[in-house]
Amino acid sequence: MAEIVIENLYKSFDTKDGTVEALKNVNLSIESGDIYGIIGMSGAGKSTLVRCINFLEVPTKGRVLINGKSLGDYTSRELRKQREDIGMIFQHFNLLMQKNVLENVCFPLYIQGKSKKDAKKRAKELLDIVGLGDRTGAFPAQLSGGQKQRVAIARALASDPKILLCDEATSALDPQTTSSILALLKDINERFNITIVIITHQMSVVREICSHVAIVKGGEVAEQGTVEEIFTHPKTAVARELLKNDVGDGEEKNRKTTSGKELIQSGEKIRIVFSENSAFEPVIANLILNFNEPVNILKADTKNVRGVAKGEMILEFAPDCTKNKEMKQYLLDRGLDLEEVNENVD
Ligand SMILES: Nc1ncnc2c1ncn2[C@@H]1O[C@H](COP(=O)(O)OP(=O)(O)OP(=O)(O)O)[C@@H](O)[C@H]1O
Repeated sequence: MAEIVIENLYKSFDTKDGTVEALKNVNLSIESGDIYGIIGMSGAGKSTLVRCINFLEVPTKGRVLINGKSLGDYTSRELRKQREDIGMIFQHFNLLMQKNVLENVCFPLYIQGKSKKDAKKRAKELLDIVGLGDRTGAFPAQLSGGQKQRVAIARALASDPKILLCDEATSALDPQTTSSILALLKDINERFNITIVIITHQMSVVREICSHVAIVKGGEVAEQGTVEEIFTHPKTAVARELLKNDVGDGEEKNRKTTSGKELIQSGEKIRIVFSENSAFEPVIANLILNFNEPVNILKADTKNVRGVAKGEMILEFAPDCTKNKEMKQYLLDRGLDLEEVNENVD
């Protein structure tokens, strides 16, 4: 049984300009231990969806089940108890600015009824986990954005949650700090088996740590699946658009040259799709070395998804090449999908 199940979920808001349908018939299953990305453009409904997971927003219709129990069936007291299992972090950290780092993390522990001594001991442990054990006396204003988010993560872990919801938690951070926070989230996921749901508008965040992803558009789930599936075979225009906006970092991307284009004219063209286990071994370089035939890379859009090459590349064989068949077999043997390309490639 999935840990989080969202069933036929609708959420609408009544405003003075009419009703806004923020979510329409959303269905999702999130397994325990997943790092699940929910991605979409601004206004797609991501924040509303994540706030429905802990009933900060009560759905208009449909159900949210945590470990098989519907949150709608809980009394408000039971719901408060259930929420202790669900931590949350936000884009703007939401720290208490007048309190130091240690007191920020102690705060939820006091609410749980812990003594001052026990709360401080636990808060120190949590700050060690997020790498801020030496900054307990600092105030939020004295910390960088990444450090503030680490405090927020320590505070969210104070109730020993089983689920951590992250609403654009890295959107205010530079790319390097984003990577370090994502690495921390992955570490927490693995060490404590905490299921993580990440709301983001950046495909790079999904690519870096998520196992599964749902793409939300206009309040509906346009597409969902494993990150590998979506990167390899995006089915919808919105998925392709989000992937296009993700700046690839694959080594292959840098190998696209116009000089190569001039070198070979109008040979057979094939599209190769990196999926499954095509690691970042230099497949194309090895192909050329093996067959001693030039190959033109007309287009490359590969990305490193958790160490595995994903995406596609369009190759052109030399017009006088006689080894096309064997070369294609070589690529197939390395787990790549091949398709013929008949159209022009820009
Ligand atoms: N409390 C509210 N009252 C009225 N409309 C709302 C409310 N909360 C969200 N909405 C509307 O619901 C839709 C979805 O908003 P939501 O914040 O969930 O999107 P989002 O994908 O998280 O966007 P962003 O990335 O810009 O935060 C939007 O049209 C928004 O204006």
